Amino acid sequence: MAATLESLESCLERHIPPEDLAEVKRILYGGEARKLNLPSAAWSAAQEGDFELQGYGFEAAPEQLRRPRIVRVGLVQNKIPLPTDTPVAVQVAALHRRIEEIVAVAAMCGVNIVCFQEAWTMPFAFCTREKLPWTEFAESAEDGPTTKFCQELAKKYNLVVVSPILERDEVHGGILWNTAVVISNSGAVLGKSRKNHIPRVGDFNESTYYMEGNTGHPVFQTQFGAIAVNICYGRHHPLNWLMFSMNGAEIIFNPSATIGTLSESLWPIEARNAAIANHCFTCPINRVGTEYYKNAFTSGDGGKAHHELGHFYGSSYVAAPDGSRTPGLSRTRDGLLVAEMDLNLCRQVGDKWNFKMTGRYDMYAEKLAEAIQPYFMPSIIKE
Ligand SMILES: NC(=O)NCCC(=O)O
Repeated sequence: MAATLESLESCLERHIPPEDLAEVKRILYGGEARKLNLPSAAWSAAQEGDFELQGYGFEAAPEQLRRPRIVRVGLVQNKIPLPTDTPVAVQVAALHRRIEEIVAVAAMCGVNIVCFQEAWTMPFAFCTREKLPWTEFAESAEDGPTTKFCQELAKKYNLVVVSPILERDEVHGGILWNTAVVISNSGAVLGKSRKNHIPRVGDFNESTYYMEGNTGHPVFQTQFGAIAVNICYGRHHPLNWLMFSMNGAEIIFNPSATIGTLSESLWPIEARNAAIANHCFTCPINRVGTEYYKNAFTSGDGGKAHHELGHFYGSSYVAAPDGSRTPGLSRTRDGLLVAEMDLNLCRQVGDKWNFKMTGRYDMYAEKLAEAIQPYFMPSIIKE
């Protein structure tokens, strides 16, 4: 919960005796991740820009018939650079500048696909339940200023951009959605994926603003692999991950906004488990810092009104289908995590563990179809 612990990994490095550390990492993380050799210009730019840079690689076995399919992803986590009562356009512009700076470093590191945190162009103001000014951050997914900004980045650096924003859908009465826009490295908008599961927990009052998404589980075939986006709270729903995987996702990004008191002990488990269960790579990303609001709001729990939601603990990481994972980024600092992966690992692990083959989906499809009926009777055997 406290914002003072830099990261779990730095704590382990400090306190586990060196002779035990490798074994501890094998048990906790599936081994010591290979460190990437990133260009020195990238390290100095990150230092100058005051953000953390980490790079790790995952291995796959060589195959006879398929060439390795190496791809580098970049996960970006950041604080909001300006106070929440700064004019909307100024806040958005400052976030664009910050991301531009970090993406430039991602490009130096050879990143092919970059993903930002949930609702990255704004404070995570849904805790307030106020409409203005927060709804003013919403933009068109197809041709809003943020999508145009990301198209420029995509073309300039030849990378795919996953841009999670608050979407205003003008075609359907100007309603709002929580949406990830996927922009191809050609600069074209490939499509969008809307958040399927909306939290109703603690101060995450998001259903005040938008409904459950209606885009299903789209997978985007990019030049660098088949990718999908499972937005934040969808992380807690194994079937949501499963459906992206059913549609062929090899990498599932999970742009998030979540706080220590609520979810920090779940964070290392859920996306990693999804990578294992679905034979794919998963990339959970969380924002950083504590965001203050001028008007106090309550949590509906009898407690005092307050001005902040809690500490967003960062800790973005990448998990592989074999269950191994990278260390997390910092709990307190902006950061860029670069992960190199050979997508051949997805099928190799699938062939080893056979979860798709042994999944018995027909049985579950039939039973779930029964269980959602209003007069369903649970099958309980009693004495
Ligand atoms: N943004 C969001 O869905 N947060 C909900 C909290 C959580 O899933 O940990």
